Amino acid sequence: MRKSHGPAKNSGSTFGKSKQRPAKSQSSRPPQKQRQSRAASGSANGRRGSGDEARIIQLWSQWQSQAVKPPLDRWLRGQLRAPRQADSADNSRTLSEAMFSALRFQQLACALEDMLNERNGVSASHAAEHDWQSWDEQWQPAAADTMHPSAFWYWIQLRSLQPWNFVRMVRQDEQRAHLFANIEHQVKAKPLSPLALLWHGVRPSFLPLLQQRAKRSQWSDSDLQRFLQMQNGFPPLWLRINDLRLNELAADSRDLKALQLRLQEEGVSAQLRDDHLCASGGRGVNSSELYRNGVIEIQDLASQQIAAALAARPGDKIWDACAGAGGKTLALAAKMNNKGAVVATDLHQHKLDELKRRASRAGARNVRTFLWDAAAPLRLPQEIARQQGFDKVLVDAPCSSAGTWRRNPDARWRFNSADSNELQQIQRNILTQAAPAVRPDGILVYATCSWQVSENEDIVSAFLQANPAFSLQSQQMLGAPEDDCDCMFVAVMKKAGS
Ligand SMILES: C[S@@+](CC[C@H](N)C(=O)[O-])C[C@H]1O[C@@H](n2cnc3c(N)ncnc32)[C@H](O)[C@@H]1O
Repeated sequence: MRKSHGPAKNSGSTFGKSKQRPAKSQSSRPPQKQRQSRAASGSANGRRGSGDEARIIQLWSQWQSQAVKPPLDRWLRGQLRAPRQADSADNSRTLSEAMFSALRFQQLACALEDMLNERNGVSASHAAEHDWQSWDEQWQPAAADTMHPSAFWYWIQLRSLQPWNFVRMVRQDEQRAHLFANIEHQVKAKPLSPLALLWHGVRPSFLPLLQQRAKRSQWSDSDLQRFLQMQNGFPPLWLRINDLRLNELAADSRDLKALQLRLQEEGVSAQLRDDHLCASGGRGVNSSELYRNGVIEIQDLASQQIAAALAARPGDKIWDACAGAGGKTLALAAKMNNKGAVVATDLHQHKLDELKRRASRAGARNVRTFLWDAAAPLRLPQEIARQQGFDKVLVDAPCSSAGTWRRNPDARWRFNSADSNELQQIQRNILTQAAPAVRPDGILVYATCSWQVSENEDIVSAFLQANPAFSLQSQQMLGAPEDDCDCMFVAVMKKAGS
């Protein structure tokens, strides 16, 4: 079990009073009265954005006090739209960016503060050589709360390179700025060290797992560096064009350029990249007419590639065993032109309910949903039993979601090795229970949104050993670091003929 780094004697709470602080930086923290009036004046000192320090400190502390943390974006939507909060759109955007940055770099902020105070056995001069993996084993997110908010937000702002005005109370801190530059220099000298992981907001203890992935996928050092750098920000929001609804548009409005322009007219920052539509920030996609009419779906590029691995055709009988809210189900149905059947199952009814809503919006009429909990093989519907099973089965297994931690940075701090073992057991079980439903000569596809070898290649190879009727056709990582999207895994296996 992880232990918190407790408040140190020379803790962040003495921020601004440290004997080591040069006299000049004392003045960087204006007196309370002055700070309040600056915060109240919004865009004082000419900076863009108008989030104020009290609001961000309040938001962060509310977030930290959540016992069970929902995805940050969903939580923020609720907080920033609360009727009593007077956050302007501009403010909300700044606050939201700051919260995401804080989640990404909270561990780095703790490490920097430890180095500043030479506590927990770390010092800045030997930062690159320090055993950050052991330090990480002892760290937990609550450690960020032992630091003075001014110090915390100073580090977050420095690392994020953002001109947020709410940290103006600490915008001059020579001692911290000097330490920061020193560490950045050490990271540049050793870009694949545990310190570099910390720098990119990735737990140093993940280094051996990432190295294992790099070796397995033949990622070069620069691929791995790119992967780490990608963790510092969001991927674009990728959009999929739904063929089932596209024909409802006038013929001259169907090509990608026309769709992009139409989205832009509705205020969506739509771009065309490598023959795919995406939106940066995702603002407005959900309320655009094209989305509401089911012409476009939000689906990450790597997830679209997983669905494509099934090569769905009209007339196919497909089982999407872990369908969730139907991201891949709908992509499969779109390729089938409402001919054939997609059976979508999941452990949770509420997800299937959402899937049904989405299927109706998308015009997918060949999707049927059932609850299934993988305790036993699925009872095949009659028409499927008649042909000895499904043509294609997709197991999009529950996983650590490590490949999506870029868009959901909180998850990287919650994941631990006990979870990992439990997940692998679930993955093995679901795959084993799904396999009998594949017809002879049929296809079984296993997918996760994780880059961890233990959740991917290891699961597939154990399955193949125990199920000699299946042979591996292909397995690969999709997306990051090659593409600017999530990082996912897909394996295609074929069942022998009878
Ligand atoms: C990676 S998510 C699926 C995402 C979905 N395929 C999509 O594209 O949006 C994994 C899903 O597996 C479901 N699941 C977890 N344990 C399960 C079990 N024992 N039996 C069936 N489904 C399960 C979860 O509820 C979750 O929706």
